[in-house]
Amino acid sequence: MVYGERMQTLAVDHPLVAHKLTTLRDVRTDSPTFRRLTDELVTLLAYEATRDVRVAEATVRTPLVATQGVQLASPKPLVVPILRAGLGMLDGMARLLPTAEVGFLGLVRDEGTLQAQTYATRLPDDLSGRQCYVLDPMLATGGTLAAAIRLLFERGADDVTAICLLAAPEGLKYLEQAFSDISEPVRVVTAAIDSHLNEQGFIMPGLGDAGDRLYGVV
Ligand SMILES: O=P(O)(O)OC[C@H]1O[C@H](OP(=O)(O)OP(=O)(O)O)[C@H](O)[C@@H]1O
Ligand SMILES: O=c1cc[nH]c(=O)[nH]1
Ligand SMILES: [Mg+2]
Repeated sequence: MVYGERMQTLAVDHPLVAHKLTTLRDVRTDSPTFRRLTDELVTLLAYEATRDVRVAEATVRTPLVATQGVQLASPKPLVVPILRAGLGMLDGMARLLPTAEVGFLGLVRDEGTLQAQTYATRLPDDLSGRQCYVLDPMLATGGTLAAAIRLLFERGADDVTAICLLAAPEGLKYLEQAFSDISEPVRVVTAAIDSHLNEQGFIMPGLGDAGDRLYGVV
């Protein structure tokens, strides 16, 4: 884990993650395979991203004896996929956190200005005390994720972790600056930190447009 002032970034270093990511990058990988690999990768990343998920002590009775264990604390975490591409990460996350609630955010980046526009918001009004996991495969300029995380903090979230497939150094820096004055932790867990953004704001070497590769060009 690399610790910034407020932001913590983890690039998961695991051969299975690297293997799946390599196939995901491959231009020859078709949509069904891209979706399956995204799903598998998210579950692996989510294992690391949920290391700090809050649990409460619980007593359980085995067939032999009562013993102490833990269960997810209340309120349950909120998972927030960012439409469109983040939707491809929801099932993989829900497999690990099946009791989490799910909110939705729709954002799209203007291809010219690279500014993110919010077109859909379906979240609980009050997120006080909630841990939130934001799902978005690509952290490029960081504008989309910053807008989403800001919205969660405005509603009272006190702990936000973003799970991405790829992050650009420019986007990580942007997020670090955007949340430098916030005392709540912001974490980014990603399969890799790539080299840079090109002039069109695409992550290099990247994997192209994640939404298009999951769902087709619209
Ligand atoms: O870090 P940024 O520079 O803001 O870019 C990242 C965003 O761009 C992509 O979404 P896109 O706008 O293509 O929408 P889509 O998911 O509907 O394809 C991607 O899924 C992120 O949400
Ligand atoms: O490389 C990129 C950058 C933004 N959005 C994508 O889908 N891919
Ligand atoms: Mg897209």
